[in-house]
Amino acid sequence: MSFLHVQSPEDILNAKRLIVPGVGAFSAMMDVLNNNGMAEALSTYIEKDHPFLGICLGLQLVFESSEENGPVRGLGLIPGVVGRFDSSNGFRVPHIGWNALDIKKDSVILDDIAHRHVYFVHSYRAVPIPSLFTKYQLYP
Ligand SMILES: NC(=O)CC[C@H](N)C(=O)O
Repeated sequence: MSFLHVQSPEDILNAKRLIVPGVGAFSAMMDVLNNNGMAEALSTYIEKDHPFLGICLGLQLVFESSEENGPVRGLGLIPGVVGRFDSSNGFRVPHIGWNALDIKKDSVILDDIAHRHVYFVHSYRAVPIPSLFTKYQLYP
């Protein structure tokens, strides 16, 4: 399997599968994606039901908005917002380090990591409104 680092909206539209990784700030990411036409290309690509794997910030972007330096509008493909973790309960924010997953729904992409810990670096998380979406699946 060969991988291409996308450079243009056309690369996104021509992709057979797309992985959008994380790390970064939501508003800076959306500025770049809106200015270079990639936001529109991503929406078109995802709405055609092409395979899409968003990791952290790469997943956050499909929601309506993020509270990070905002509110800032996302692609709005999945109802819900990206909100900051509540630190008042004693949890440290940002959440940095290895932690277990609480898998709500089995998926082949999680088969190899289901019982291992994975590494997190984030202060925000997507809060979907499940009753309002049926089309896309979120994991875990
Ligand atoms: N790892 C990331 O992609 C972090 C995204 C975002 N800045 C957050 O803190 O949630």
